[in-house]
Amino acid sequence: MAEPDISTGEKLESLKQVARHRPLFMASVLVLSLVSTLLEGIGLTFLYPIITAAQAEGDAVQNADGVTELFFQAYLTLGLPFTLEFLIVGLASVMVVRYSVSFLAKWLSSVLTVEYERYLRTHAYELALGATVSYYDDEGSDDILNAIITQTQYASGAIQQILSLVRQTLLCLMYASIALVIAPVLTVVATVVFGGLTYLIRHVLEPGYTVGDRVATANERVQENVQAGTQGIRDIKLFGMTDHLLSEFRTTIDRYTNSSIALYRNQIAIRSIYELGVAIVLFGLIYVAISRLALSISALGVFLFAMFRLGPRISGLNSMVYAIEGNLPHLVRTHRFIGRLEERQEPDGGTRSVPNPIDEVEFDDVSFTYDGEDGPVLSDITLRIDRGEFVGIVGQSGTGKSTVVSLLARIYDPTSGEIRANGTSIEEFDLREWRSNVAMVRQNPHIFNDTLRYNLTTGRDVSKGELRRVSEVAQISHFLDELAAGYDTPLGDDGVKLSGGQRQRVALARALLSDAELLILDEATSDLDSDLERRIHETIERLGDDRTVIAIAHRLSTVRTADRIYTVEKGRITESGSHHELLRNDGKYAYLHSIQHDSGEHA
Ligand SMILES: Nc1ncnc2c1ncn2[C@@H]1O[C@H](COP(=O)(O)OP(=O)(O)OP(=O)(O)O)[C@@H](O)[C@H]1O
Repeated sequence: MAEPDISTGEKLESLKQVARHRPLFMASVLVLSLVSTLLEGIGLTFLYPIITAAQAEGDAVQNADGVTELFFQAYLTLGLPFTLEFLIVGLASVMVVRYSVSFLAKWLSSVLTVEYERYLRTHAYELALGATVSYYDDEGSDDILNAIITQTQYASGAIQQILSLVRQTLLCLMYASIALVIAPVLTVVATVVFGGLTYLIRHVLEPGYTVGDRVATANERVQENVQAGTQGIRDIKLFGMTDHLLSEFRTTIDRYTNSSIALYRNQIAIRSIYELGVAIVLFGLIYVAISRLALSISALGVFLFAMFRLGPRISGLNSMVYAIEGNLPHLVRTHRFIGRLEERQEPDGGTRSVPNPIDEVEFDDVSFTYDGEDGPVLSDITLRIDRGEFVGIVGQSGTGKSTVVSLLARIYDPTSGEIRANGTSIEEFDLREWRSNVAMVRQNPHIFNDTLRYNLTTGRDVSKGELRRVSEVAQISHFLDELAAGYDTPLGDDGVKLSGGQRQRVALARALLSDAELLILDEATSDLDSDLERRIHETIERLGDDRTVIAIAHRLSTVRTADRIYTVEKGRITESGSHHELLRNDGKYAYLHSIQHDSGEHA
């Protein structure tokens, strides 16, 4: 999906969201960074007394300037001798604390980053699982996968870089402040030159944000292409789509590579231009400081030291900002993705408990239009199903049969009208509880990349006897012996090791294992031969009066024995009755029956 442009406000909002996630943690990182910066400053000013002491050859306090005097007082208070050796020990101690604190700050920053990545992934996945099916219809699962796996990684990269930027900025400010105290004019001149250089570079190079956005988009396309290639591999081979797919892949990965190279090149260019500028400015400043300013040796030493530490950091700062701009789109996109998911969460439903047993289900004047579609798919559907009945729904392809049962399972909710169970709208029931009462078997069920046992039980504890019973009903026992490890045989990616009919039988057994009162079979046995299908249906019908079965079928023999059959045409129910009544009626059902009969299909 094409992403709209990202505004500065949105970028700031994204950063605020990160800060708000773990405010105390974030504050600790900032405080530690500040402390380490102050300690670096104290370490730097140690140069004053050290140079003074070195020059004074043991008589450090003679000719002492203000800063050295301060150190002298501090040493006196602590009862330490004010000698060169003790000054160096003092400097070393400050540095030990400074780097320990800085280690802590960096460590916590990493923890914060990785933790935020985990939060983003878990939260997004949780929301994705709770999102409505219509969200998936709109978005496509490859975009969702990209957002949860790849985007979040870049997003956390941006956070890591921002925290590092904060640490570096604090250090730069500290060096600049010390330099400002020692040589205000020179520092102002240096700031103006560096500022000018930044302005120039910003206007010559394409903004990191734009390039980063291109990288993010290209990356999404690459992932989509790979997913299409791997998931649809059979059709891709059969329809000779490999070359086309590969050429598309090459184009997108070229775009990704070129944008990434541009991003890295610009980052390196910024660093190099800065390093050059900084080197020239530094030597100019040193020349002026030595030849024109009457600075003491110790002041000059500290000034030069500060400048040498400041120079590379300033150039690093700029390429860091550029890199952040490159990664920020991923953070914003991830937040947008989460926002969209939050808007499209399935309602929990009402608070009412589902009646036990469900004596009747009725559709009262139900119409339905898919999100973003113009016209209704279903219009004025009114039907009633009593407990224990076997009801068939037939009609030509695309007339809305699957949509009817999707509404019953609350995959979607009606646009108008009401579906009721025992007289209560099903929207008033707790959604999970309602769904646990509806077991649906689809024509192309999903088979998990796990064992047969897992695919049947979906991870629940089920007794051996129960497993054997449903396997008999769904005729799984017929092919169980052919599986190398019986119930513990892995079925492969989406059940690749099973035939179409075997997959359907696994899904059927899975549905039968649930205690659902309503069993919906949406072309659930279409891949089986008529004989096997008939035997399965006979067994299901014998299961007892407490299970209501709704079967959608193209092959009319599947619903021949149904208590009642509804014919759907262009989203409307046009007739209903038993097989014989509908044949006598000589309407659509009779017509469908006659063409299947003529073509030799069992009807
Ligand atoms: N998620 C969706 N978004 C938009 N339109 C959809 C969606 N699912 C189905 N449709 C449209 O709704 C109409 C009815 O589809 P439905 O699957 O209910 O028909 P069906 O009678 O079960 O068809 P078939 O017998 O081929 O399975 C079709 O025109 C289809 O294109």
